[in-house]
Amino acid sequence: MTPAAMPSLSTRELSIRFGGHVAVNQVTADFYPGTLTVIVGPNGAGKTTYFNLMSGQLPATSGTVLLDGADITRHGAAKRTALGIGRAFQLTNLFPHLTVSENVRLAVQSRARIGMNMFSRWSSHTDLIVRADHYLERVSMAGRRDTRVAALSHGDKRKLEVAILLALEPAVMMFDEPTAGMSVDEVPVVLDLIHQVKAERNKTILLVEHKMDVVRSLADRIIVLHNGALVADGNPAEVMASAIVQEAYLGTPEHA
Ligand SMILES: Nc1ncnc2c1ncn2[C@@H]1O[C@H](COP(=O)(O)OP(=O)(O)OP(=O)(O)O)[C@@H](O)[C@H]1O
Repeated sequence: MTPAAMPSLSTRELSIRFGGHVAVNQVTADFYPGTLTVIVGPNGAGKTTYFNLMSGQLPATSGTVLLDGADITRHGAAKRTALGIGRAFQLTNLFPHLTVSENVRLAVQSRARIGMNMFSRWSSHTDLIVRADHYLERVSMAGRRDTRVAALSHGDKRKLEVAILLALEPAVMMFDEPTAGMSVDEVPVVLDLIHQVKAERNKTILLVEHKMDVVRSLADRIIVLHNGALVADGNPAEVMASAIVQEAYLGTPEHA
C-alpha cells in the first residue's frame, strides 16, 4: 500500500469528555485515499465516539478534524456530509414509510443538489430512477425496489444503507460494523461491495469492526483504540502481532 501524499481526513489530538470520562483521548491520525482503515478495540474503547467526532454527530471537547487540510471541527454533520464525509449509520437514516427505491432516490437527489456530478437538480424522474436502480443492483436489492423499508429484514436494511452511502458518492466512507446482525448469506454481499469500492482506490474508507475475519479480509491498516487513546496504528500483520493488541484486544478469544 502506498498512501497518497495528502490525507483526505485527519484528526489532531482529538478528544471528547463526558463529565469526568474522557471517551476519546488526544487521537491523532491521518486517513488516505485508497486505504481502508479498520478501527478496533474492546467494548467501550471509544470507536463509535471517535466516528461520531469525525462525522460531526458529536462536538469535540478539544482537538481538530481536517478534511483535505481544511479545519471542519466546528461544522455539523450535515455540512460534513455535503463536503464528502459519508457514513452508513446504524439504520437511523432510513425513511421507513418510503419504498426502497424512494430512499435511494432521495440520496441521489441530495447528491445532485450538491452539484458535483453529472445530474443537475433538474434531472428527470427517469434519470433518478435509473440511477437509484444502479445502486440497488450493486447491493443485490433491485428486486425489492418497491418494498416499503419498514417491511425489510434487518440485513436488507443494512444493504440499503450501503446503497444510500454509495449514492451520496462521498470521498470518505465510514462504516459502523456493516455486517452486524446480518444472516450468513447476506454478509458476503456487503463485504464484496466494500471490496469493490476499495478496488476503485480513490475512496478513503473507515470501518469500525469487531469481527476479526472481516478485519483480516478488508484492512489495509488497523488502528487500535483502548480507553479512548490510540495505542497502535500500522499494517494489519504488525498491529495484530503487537503486544498491546494481544493484551488489550486479542488476549481474550476473538470476537468471531
Ligand atoms: N453520549 C455519551 N454520554 C456519556 N458517555 C458516553 C456517551 N457516548 C459514549 N459514552 C461512553 O464513552 C465510552 C466509549 O463509548 P463508545 O461507544 O465510543 O465505545 P466503542 O468502542 O464504540 O464500544 P462498542 O465496541 O461496545 O460499540 C464508553 O465508556 C461509553 O459509555
